Amino acid sequence: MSTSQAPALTAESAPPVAIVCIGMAGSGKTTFMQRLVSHLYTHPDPTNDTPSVSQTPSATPYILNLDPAVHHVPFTPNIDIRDSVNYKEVMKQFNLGPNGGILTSLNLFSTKIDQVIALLEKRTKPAPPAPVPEPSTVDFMTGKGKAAQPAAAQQVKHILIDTPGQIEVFVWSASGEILLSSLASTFPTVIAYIIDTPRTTSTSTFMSNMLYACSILYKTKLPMILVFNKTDAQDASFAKEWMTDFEAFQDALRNEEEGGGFGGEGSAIGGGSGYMGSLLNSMSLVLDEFYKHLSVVGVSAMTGEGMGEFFKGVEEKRQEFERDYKPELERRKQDREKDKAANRQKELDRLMKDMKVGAVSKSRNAPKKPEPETVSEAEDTDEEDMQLGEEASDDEVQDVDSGIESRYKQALRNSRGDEGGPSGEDFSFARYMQKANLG
Ligand SMILES: Nc1nc2c(ncn2[C@@H]2O[C@H](COP(=O)(O)OP(=O)(O)OP(=O)(O)O)[C@@H](O)[C@H]2O)c(=O)[nH]1
Repeated sequence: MSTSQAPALTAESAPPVAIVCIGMAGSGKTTFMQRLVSHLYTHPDPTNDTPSVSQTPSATPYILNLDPAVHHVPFTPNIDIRDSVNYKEVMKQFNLGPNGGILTSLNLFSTKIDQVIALLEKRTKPAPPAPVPEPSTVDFMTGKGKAAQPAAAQQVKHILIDTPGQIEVFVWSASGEILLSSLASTFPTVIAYIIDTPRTTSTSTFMSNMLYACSILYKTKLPMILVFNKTDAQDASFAKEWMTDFEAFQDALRNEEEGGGFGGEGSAIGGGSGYMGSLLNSMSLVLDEFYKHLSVVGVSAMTGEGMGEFFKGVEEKRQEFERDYKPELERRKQDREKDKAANRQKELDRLMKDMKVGAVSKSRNAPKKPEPETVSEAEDTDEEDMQLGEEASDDEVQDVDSGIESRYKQALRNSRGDEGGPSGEDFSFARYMQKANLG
């Protein structure tokens, strides 16, 4: 093997990057996903817009669909939430509306996240070196035996994830957090926030979208690319300019104010209000810092324009993830472990205190001591109490033990739901898990 191939091998062994597509309903997530898939199949170097002549992809993407309510996906997902959870059945069984149905389906799916991650790890492992062609040992009479080894599978370099259009259901739910954090603790993960450019041309809709993106960035704590989609219908240069030049945004604001066009397409909300203008002005100043953390690209999922630039952004964010986010994730993980240990210690301390209380309560029958009048008297009294605890007789210790035992029994009853246990919702969830054989 020539030395010039060595760096390529290092790149081959790099873990795949997970691209999570998030965006409002109708922003073009599914069309964008479809474009990502076709771009990766036709471009050995996805950062280059020139398609391959040989039509041989350098790597095939691994696709996850996390939208349980989607009717039709124009690509074939490798893992589809709809295969594990029947959204309509969930709605019926739990008597839920569409958003509740999506949320519960995501909850059910997130209980299986460990299996999903294990499968992803298995499927995205670097491809083994090309095998030495083996002769076929199949018995052609019986059809049994070992067939000749096929060529090594293409290595997966991208994991593409489609999410429901109900952003808040995904981003702000516990299951969304579980799914994203499990993914990010295994693979470099990048959020692609898809924006409907033709619907973002007014300063107020633009600002609403930016605030939404900002909240997602701070909630997920993952690197983000702003994808201004549908550039075939509306060029995205105005948005890029507003994000880099504060005065350009102010000019647009002034123009809208003078023309009475606040509130976006056909909206009468806030038209010409001075309060709106000054709010948007201040917001754009506040968001200046947020803009610095983003990559911004204009694409057309319909025509494929801008996809090379998008993948350059992905590479940039992947490196940022490794450099800035991964250490932070590791730190948070360690903190959680520390918290767990500290909580265990707290529990132990509480248990010890409980034992002491039990012993002291036993000694309540002893003659009552006079109330301490000075601090030193109080300290002396505490010491005496502690000694009393230490010197508890066998009978007293037995009493303490039975106190703890009864507390354990009480806690066990609670956890079984005999008394003040989980809510009816928890029960129906557990019942559903049993019925659907998911538990
Ligand atoms: N002109 C144009 N239309 C687009 C583009 N991308 C998507 N669309 C259209 O936008 C509409 C919504 O696209 P979808 O891909 O279904 O959007 P989505 O975000 O997945 O929608 P939900 O599944 O409801 O969340 C469809 O009519 C698409 O044809 C684009 O790049 N250019």
